[in-house]
Amino acid sequence: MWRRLTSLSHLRQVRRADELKICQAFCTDITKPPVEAESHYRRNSPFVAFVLGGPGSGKGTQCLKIAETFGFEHIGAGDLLRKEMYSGSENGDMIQKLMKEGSIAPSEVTVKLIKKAIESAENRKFLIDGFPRSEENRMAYERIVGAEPNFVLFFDCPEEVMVKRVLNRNEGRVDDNEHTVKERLKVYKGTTLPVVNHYAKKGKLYKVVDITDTLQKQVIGIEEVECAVEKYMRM
Ligand SMILES: Nc1ncnc2c1ncn2[C@@H]1O[C@H](COP(=O)(O)OP(=O)(O)O)[C@@H](O)[C@H]1O
Ligand SMILES: O=c1ccn([C@@H]2O[C@H](COP(=O)(O)OP(=O)(O)O)[C@@H](O)[C@H]2O)c(=O)[nH]1
Ligand SMILES: [Mg+2]
Repeated sequence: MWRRLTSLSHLRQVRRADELKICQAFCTDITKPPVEAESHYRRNSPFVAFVLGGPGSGKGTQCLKIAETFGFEHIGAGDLLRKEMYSGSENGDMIQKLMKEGSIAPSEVTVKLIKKAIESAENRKFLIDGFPRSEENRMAYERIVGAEPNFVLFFDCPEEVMVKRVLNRNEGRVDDNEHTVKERLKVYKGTTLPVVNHYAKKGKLYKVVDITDTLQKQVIGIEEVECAVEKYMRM
């Protein structure tokens, strides 16, 4: 049974300035950007939040709600790659093969797609969902885009829950099968978690622990994220 997003106690260590950052990033009227985002608007540089978590941890589900509620543009790195794959581009076959294997696409390809999506959007506040998946991805983004994210949201979810969700996702994806999800979990633990740790060390990581253990509640509401953020702000 769904209980709620909880346990942000590890965030107590985070500096006051960072508390304000997350407060400003989330607690804003869509029509009026928060102070930090506002200064980014003025300089016309994007305000970027990376959203990380294992396969099936709920990144896409939460991003849709955060984007709608707080006025962010949602850029799914996997969605951009799938679009590229089905577009008949020269990279299509390569992307399909890597996705089926559960491997990570070359950084240059993904970062160029993300950069293009950022540049072509009118919005200047972005949630980049499912990226960076490796330290190499992260460094390529910093080099090509020339910036670091303003903060990173991390969905921490038990492995067996992630597997159940992926196998029940039913979106016709080439990678939603038992074999690929096993490979994806290996890549997540070995290659993506170092990125999560990197941002934790920099004080940019905001972890949300999802302790739901069944599929009964299919979609969690933005209230849970808000609730977690509010709880964090009170600490
Ligand atoms: N908190 C939740 N409880 C139960 N099911 C969820 C929850 N969050 C997402 N799901 C479902 O799990 C599947 C994977 O979620 P998704 O948002 O696509 O994860 P991700 O983008 O991290 O892979 C989807 O079918 C979604 O509806
Ligand atoms: O930055 C990225 C994002 C995704 N992918 C590929 O796309 C797949 C699906 O990613 P997505 O984020 O859509 O999956 P989710 O975690 O949401 O299930 C990954 O396993 C990778 O093969 C990638 O190579 N680089
Ligand atoms: Mg997703």
